[in-house]
Amino acid sequence: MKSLTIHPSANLQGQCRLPGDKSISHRALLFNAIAEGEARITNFLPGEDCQATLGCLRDLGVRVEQEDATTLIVHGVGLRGLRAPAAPLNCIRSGTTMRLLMGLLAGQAFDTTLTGDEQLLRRPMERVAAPLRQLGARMETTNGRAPLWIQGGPLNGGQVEIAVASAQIKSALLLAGLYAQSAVTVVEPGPSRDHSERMLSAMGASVEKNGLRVTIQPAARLNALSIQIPGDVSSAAFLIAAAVLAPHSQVKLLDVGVNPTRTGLPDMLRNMGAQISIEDAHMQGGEAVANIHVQTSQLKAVTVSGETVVRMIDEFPIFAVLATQAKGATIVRDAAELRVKETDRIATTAEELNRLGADVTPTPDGFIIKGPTPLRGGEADSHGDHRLAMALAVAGLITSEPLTVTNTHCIGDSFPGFEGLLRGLGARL
Ligand SMILES: O=C(O)C1=C[C@@H](OP(=O)(O)O)[C@@H](O)[C@H](O)C1
Ligand SMILES: C=C(OP(=O)(O)O)C(=O)O
Repeated sequence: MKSLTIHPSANLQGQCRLPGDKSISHRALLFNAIAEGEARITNFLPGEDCQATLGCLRDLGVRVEQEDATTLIVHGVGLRGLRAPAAPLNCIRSGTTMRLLMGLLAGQAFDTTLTGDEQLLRRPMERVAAPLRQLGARMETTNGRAPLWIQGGPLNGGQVEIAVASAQIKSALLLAGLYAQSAVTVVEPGPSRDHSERMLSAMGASVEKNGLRVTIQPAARLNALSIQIPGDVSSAAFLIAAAVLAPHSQVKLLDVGVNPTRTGLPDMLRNMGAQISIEDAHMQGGEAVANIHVQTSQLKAVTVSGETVVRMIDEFPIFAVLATQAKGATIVRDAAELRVKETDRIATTAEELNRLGADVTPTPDGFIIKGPTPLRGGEADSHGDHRLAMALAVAGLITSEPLTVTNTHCIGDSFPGFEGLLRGLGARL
């Protein structure tokens, strides 16, 4: 079992580029796989989650050449060109892979079985299966979870209202909509990340957005789209937090994706008093990209609720670490979704931070964190959750003694190179 020991650090300095955005990397692969033509994807995230998507697409007969770890050439097979896989598709630990594939495979002329690691087999899949069935999809889950069986076939159009603001559910329905007999409209309870809408439009699909409703028309084809993937703002969050917390630090992160559906963490940090600025914003391949400049800051408590939660849904383990150092009681609510991620992130984050001396009270839909509290070192466990592993590693920069985070292999699911980048800024690990 891999582990990582972090020593208290100060004076983080320098600039760096982040690996490619995970959500956009998955989509660039999946959508180009069913497009016409050849697409070159650069700054592709070579993390385990995106490798899961790549593996599944290869099993579906898509040819993808790898020039190097982060440069891929996808040879699109067209909307009807996927072929039946010889065995169940393995989505490993990637919820995005499984859920987007459910939508894509519902409309194919063959059947598929989707499975994954034990961690993924615990996560809810009826939330995708049930809305897809409203379009006429035929699929069965195992008590609401994977393994799941998809009997491909014709799909109807129509309007589907989804119960949670989730880009994964929305994207599955949009992919199914490409294959439906008439338009599919998805109505969300709140705005989730919109990378699918942007990329499908750029590839020639008709996607119309009207508030919380998005309508896609059945497509005859998608055009291949070469794309440079922006740096992942969810990975940047760990380096931002490191610079805010470690004394005398000043860091610049280059070419980070700053799509407004994703920037809840920097926005909240600014409300907490952090010195953080977003500079040189420009559009790149339909997504906003910018440099993020951040320095050591004193923080005050805030309340996070509603739409902001969705805009920083993957950032709560690291946000909780930041909140332990903020003056006052930080309250997170409306975040029950955290309970069905790689781990129950409300429970695991509270457990591990409290072990280090923090004052975190879990609630059904969030936490209350009182600060500032000194953190002690020793040992903390990731529970196999990449976001928690990295959050704890950053906490180790300010613990009184060195901190060993156990079970850190999972960091590679979303942020290969995390340790090297942190070390490059001067952290001692
Ligand atoms: O669509 C995506 O790429 C993702 C959406 C989010 O999940 P939900 O949409 O289910 O909240 C997020 O937690 C996940 O890391 C990636
Ligand atoms: C929840 C996450 O990913 P997924 O749902 O794709 O497993 C994540 O990366 O934090």
